[in-house]
Amino acid sequence: MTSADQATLTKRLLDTLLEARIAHALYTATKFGFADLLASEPKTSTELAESSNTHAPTVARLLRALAGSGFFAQLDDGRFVNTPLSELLRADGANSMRNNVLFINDDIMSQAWTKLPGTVQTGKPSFDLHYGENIWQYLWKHPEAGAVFDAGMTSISSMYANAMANAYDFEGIGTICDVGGGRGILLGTILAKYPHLRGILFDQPQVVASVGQGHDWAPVKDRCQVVGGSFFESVPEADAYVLKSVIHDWSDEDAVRILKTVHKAAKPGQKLLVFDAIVQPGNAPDDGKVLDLFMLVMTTGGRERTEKEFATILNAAGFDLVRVIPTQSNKSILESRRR
Ligand SMILES: C[S@@+](CC[C@H](N)C(=O)[O-])C[C@H]1O[C@@H](n2cnc3c(N)ncnc32)[C@H](O)[C@@H]1O
Repeated sequence: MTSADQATLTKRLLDTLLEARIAHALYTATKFGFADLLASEPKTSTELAESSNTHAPTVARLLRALAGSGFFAQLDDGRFVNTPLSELLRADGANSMRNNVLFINDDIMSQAWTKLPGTVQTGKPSFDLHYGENIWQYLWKHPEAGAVFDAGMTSISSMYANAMANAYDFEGIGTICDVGGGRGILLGTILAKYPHLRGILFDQPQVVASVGQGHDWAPVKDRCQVVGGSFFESVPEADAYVLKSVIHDWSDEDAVRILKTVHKAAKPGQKLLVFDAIVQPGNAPDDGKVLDLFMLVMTTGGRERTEKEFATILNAAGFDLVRVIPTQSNKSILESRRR
């Protein structure tokens, strides 16, 4: 290897380490709402600090570092402005990713990631190692953390909802139940595209209590029933079922339990659509493999799966995988039918 090759590799490694710190700086800038404060005009770090109860010289250093990655920019006179990237951090901006950034890097999630070495040693989930209980128990007991999670999921899913609604033809379906549907972003997007369709949003009672927050629910509200409960016990009857980013939260055993509950409510021949990442073979960059680490850290036994692994758990619960439909996102639609 030449010394130039060696230098390139070393830089690549250092860049990866620095990116992780930039992600933390991004979280911090988002937490203090700097993108919102810069929505209408450029501001000095002193003005930003006064409005956010922060330390002006440190704000300047934080935003200067982020500007190097395209978030915010510093003008020649020293004031800061938004860039198209930092606009995404605004609470009120179109396609706001604010809640996504706050969710992925917040203290609760970050603490769990510190236990990844323990997870690699023992196979036990990092979240459980750190908090002594699983994520769903924790979020239930800490409603503020639950609200950050639900808002974060809504924000993440807003990136995918259109891609998914566009990738599948819901025309022949009368009523669709979104099982573990969070605050309803995906179901709302599908119902908005298909005016004939009726929906049932099903999730835990404390989650469906804030249905519609963070997205445009009003236009579809009258066509959707909202039901609270546990998908380990029962789910409502519908003509077809959707499970988005749910199966990946659970071990094979628990995933089969959830799918069996759906099987019990469904009739033979009815459709079940699972929206999840599919882990690809080979060494090419694969969001699914990185999301799989999130599942390892956050969930008790959750994992991203290959198509074959999905076919196996679907089959064990009484569903036949019919086809896999790619979407313009890192999730695919696995269409299956109840036997
Ligand atoms: C990763 S989130 C996905 C939310 C939504 N489908 C989306 O993609 O935006 C998983 C969802 O499963 C729900 N969930 C967890 N345990 C549940 C249970 N026992 N019964 C019903 N829903 C549950 C959570 O409340 C959460 O909304």
